[in-house]
Amino acid sequence: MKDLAQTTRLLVATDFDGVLAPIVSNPASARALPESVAALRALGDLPETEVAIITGRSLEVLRRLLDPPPQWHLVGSHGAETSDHSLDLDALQPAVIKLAARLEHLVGGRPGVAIEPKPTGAAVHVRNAAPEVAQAVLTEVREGPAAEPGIFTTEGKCVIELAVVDVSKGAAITQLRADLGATAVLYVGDDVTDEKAFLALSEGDVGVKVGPGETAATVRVADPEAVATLFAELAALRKG
Ligand SMILES: O=P(O)(O)OC[C@H]1O[C@H](O[C@H]2O[C@H](CO)[C@@H](O)[C@H](O)[C@H]2O)[C@H](O)[C@@H](O)[C@@H]1O
Repeated sequence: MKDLAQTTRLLVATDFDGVLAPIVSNPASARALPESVAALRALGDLPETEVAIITGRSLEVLRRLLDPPPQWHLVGSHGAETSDHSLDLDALQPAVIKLAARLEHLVGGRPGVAIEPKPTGAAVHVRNAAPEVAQAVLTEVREGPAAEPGIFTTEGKCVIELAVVDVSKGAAITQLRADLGATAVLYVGDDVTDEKAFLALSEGDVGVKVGPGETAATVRVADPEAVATLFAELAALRKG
């Protein structure tokens, strides 16, 4: 962490759900820990230090849940939307509408299952479904629309997300590093979707995995509270 703190131009990039915001059963109720937001603000106020949030959430939802300062770089929908430059999402809408209707027809209305619309597709949440319903829904989605050409699937914590574009958090990290001229990157993530971001890191960067599970990250912390501590320590080291 000391080497990272001393790099010439630092990019601090982090996932939202499960990292800044503890996991909750209703996605609309997720909120970032104030301690993490304060530490990220302190980092972002330091010279030659950039902050980025890279999330599966749409940018509209992220802004509503987090209210980030305007100087932070935001990447939403697993990389399809960014606050700096975006894909032409309007052109995708006919395919997105068709996909969302297909998912609604296939699994909509099952007890405990929620479909979250996204600018590039839709996420099917099974966290609040009985285990047998969750398993059946995931299988039907995997073997149905997810298997079709032109559909790109991301699986995460009790969620399967289908999109009409192929994007990843790894590509987002690479793009941000180049755009911002970062000499080192910190990336913090908790889910399988974050593994592509960890794999995009190189020598001198640091990947931090939050919670259990296999990972390509080199550092592990237990939970979002430990993430807040890590950000605060990094801010203090860099300021010093
Ligand atoms: O990339 P992230 O910022 O980690 O976003 C990934 C997905 O997070 C949300 O779902 C997850 O968090 C919910 C709230 O804690 C939880 O209820 C759900 O089971 C998790 O899968 C969000 O709703 C998705 O759109 C994001 O893609």
